[in-house]
Amino acid sequence: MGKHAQQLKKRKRQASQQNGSAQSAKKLKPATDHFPSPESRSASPSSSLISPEEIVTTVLTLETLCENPELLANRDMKDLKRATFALHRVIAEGSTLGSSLTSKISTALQDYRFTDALIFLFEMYTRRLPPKLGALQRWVRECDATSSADGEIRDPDAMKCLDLILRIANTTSQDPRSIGNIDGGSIITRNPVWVARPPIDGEINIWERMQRGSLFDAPPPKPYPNFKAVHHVPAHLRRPRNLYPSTVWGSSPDAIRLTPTPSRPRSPSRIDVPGVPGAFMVLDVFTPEECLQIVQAAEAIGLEKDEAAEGSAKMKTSILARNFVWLADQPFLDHFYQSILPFVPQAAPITVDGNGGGKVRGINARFRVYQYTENQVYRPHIDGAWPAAGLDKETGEYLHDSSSPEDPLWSRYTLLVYLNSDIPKDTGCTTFFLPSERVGVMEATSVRPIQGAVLCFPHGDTQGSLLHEGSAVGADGGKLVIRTDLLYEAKGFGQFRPPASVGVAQGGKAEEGLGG
Ligand SMILES: O=C(O)CCC(=O)C(=O)O
Ligand SMILES: [Fe+2]
Repeated sequence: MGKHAQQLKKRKRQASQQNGSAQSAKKLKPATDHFPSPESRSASPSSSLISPEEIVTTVLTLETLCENPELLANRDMKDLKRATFALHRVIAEGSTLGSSLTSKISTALQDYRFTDALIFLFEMYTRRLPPKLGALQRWVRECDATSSADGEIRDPDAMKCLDLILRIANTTSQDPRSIGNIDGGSIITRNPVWVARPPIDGEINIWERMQRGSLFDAPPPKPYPNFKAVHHVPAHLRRPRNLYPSTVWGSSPDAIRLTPTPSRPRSPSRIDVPGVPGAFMVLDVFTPEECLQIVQAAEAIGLEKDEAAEGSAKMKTSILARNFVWLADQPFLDHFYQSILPFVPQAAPITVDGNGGGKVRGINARFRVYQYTENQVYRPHIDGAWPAAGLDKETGEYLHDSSSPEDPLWSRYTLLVYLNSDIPKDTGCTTFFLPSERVGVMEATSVRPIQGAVLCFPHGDTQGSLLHEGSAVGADGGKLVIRTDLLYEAKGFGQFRPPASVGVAQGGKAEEGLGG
């Protein structure tokens, strides 16, 4: 018998003697059984929930794991790791400290009391209390820290809050001893706009064609071929409420003709965004002709407006981009997925609480095509995770989550497909915000859209998911982009289901039809 097994026996014996109950010693449950028997619960003098034997077993199990950490790699340890993480959090929070701080921060931000919010945020930061994704997304929204096309910062205090929120989200990688003063001075340092490659021959100036009225060679047929409405939500039924309805348009194979190989001169290649951990671009996924066809379909069928009807989402709303929600057909999805598959993470990252690790499985068919015009912004936000949308195989009904309960899929990465790059210089970028070396100062890295390229970055989890904005588009400009998600197996790792609060991530963009 091993050292720990002997110790375990001895301590159990002691515990049951202390307890004065020979009876309960016989009823000891194995360490793997999470639920104590009612008898052993009531037998405990110290707690009505946990018996001394259970405490002993738990302590020994944890000690054994500390001495043999390689055992933690075993899949069987998943629940235990998750429970241990939760316990660690509760201990660190000192019972309800974390949750009360969370609500204080939320209220202060809602009331625009940024100085108060900074004090609470600072406390959360120094105590290394990690917030939940939903809280993080709400706070970022409340900060409303949009900068304008010329880079001017609207509210410096909101920016300082945002900086601390980012640091809190990264608590595991931060050393609280390095905290300096939150003083004045510059709040954002901007890196030069990152351009994966200069413009190449053959790009199609889609925005220019739209402005000139020459997007189509001939008037588009009505109804537009190979697309049909598969889901419609009237404005008053949208949550959060919206002033406009939302329709999902399903495509049939060949709706977007894939350009034959000879006119696809380059094969896709990956390039990492410097200074933005986890973000990378895959170039040449779609040809300019394919991008054009997508915009033609969206424009012919009609991009819908999007405006929140109520609540703080309305008060702080950006001018929201018009959008076309497209449920892509399988051949198109397959082509997209095969093009990026060699470059994307093959497994979802495993987080400290044991979530993740599932295999990459596909692309969310629910594409959100956005059109931004002059000065339109998608305010700084953190994207939530989404399930795999699709049609019910038997009834044809649109399903927000179409994967089977036995094989659930959830997203872990955002995919942004840039459909045009004729955007006024250095505007309309996707801009990432990261904590810099100095507290109170964020580092902004803007990525210039490149036609046919796909930007990919982690989302949906507080560790590693990136704060970003769709930056303002310059004078007379326009940007067209598709947002969708990369899906991973979620079985056995908990579903990456965002908390209910995530549904208000961005004006109206985060609900049934749109992003966030
Ligand atoms: O348009 C962009 O550059 C960003 C869009 C975005 O962040 C989103 O759709 O979630
Ligand atoms: Fe986003």
